[in-house]
Amino acid sequence: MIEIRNVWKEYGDQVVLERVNLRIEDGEFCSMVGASGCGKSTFLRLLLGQERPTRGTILLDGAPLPAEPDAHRGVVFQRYSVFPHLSVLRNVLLGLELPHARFTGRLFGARRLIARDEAVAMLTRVGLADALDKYPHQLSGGMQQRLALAQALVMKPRVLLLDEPFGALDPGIRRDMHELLLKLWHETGLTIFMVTHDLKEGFTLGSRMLVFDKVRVDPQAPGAYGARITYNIPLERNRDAQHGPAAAMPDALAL
Ligand SMILES: Nc1ncnc2c1ncn2[C@@H]1O[C@H](COP(=O)(O)OP(=O)(O)OP(=O)(O)O)[C@@H](O)[C@H]1O
Repeated sequence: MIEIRNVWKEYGDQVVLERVNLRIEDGEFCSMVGASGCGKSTFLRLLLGQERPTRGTILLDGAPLPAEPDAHRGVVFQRYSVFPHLSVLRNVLLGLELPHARFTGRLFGARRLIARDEAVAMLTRVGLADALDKYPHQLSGGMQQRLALAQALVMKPRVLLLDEPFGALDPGIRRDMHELLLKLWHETGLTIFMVTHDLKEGFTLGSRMLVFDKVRVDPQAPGAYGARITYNIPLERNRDAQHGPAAAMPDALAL
């Protein structure tokens, strides 16, 4: 379980997030939406451990979040998550090898074979079994994002953080990626946090929708107030409802 208690994040005199409180059970899929620049990516970086809250606490299973990113939390960004100079297979193997072979970055013998099997199995799950020796520039955008997902998931993270992972993809490819992500989510029971600018994508995919918004705005001092989670909407019950929770959203929600 992830618990966020009264978290604030400030950069200099700019308040980006204020009074964020949240409790998320294992296995939830949280879609996060909000106006551009309101702090969604910052929130993901806090969950990743890449940034520390200015105030407040983030607890993972009751214990403070480790101060640095670790294998418990995988991350996929909109672009550039993969290493361009490594083959598809090496991109996925790297994460498995590095913790055991810090200096060479490579495993040998039986351990390497086991790691290779794991990497190939994961690449097969995301539909890249035929592209093991290709390099990222030889892949389509959708394939690159499949690779980025495989790279994150092979580490068996408990939490997957996705920052607009499908934002750069064509609609048809996006739909394929949605199906793949839902399949992987159901298979693994992962907890997922996904930032999206696409409200429909958020409602279709998530089990919960989190809306970030600034409640207070001072035109004289744009950085004085930060965003909060203004809506926290469970979606399971509502997903198939004809008008769904989207109908309840404020018109002013500019995404
Ligand atoms: N390292 C940093 N140093 C200073 N300011 C930062 C830093 N990171 C983010 N910010 C500021 O924090 C605010 C929130 O940025 P963030 O990228 O989290 O927003 P976002 O909601 O993800 O935006 P978008 O939807 O456009 O991706 C922005 O005003 C940004 O300039």
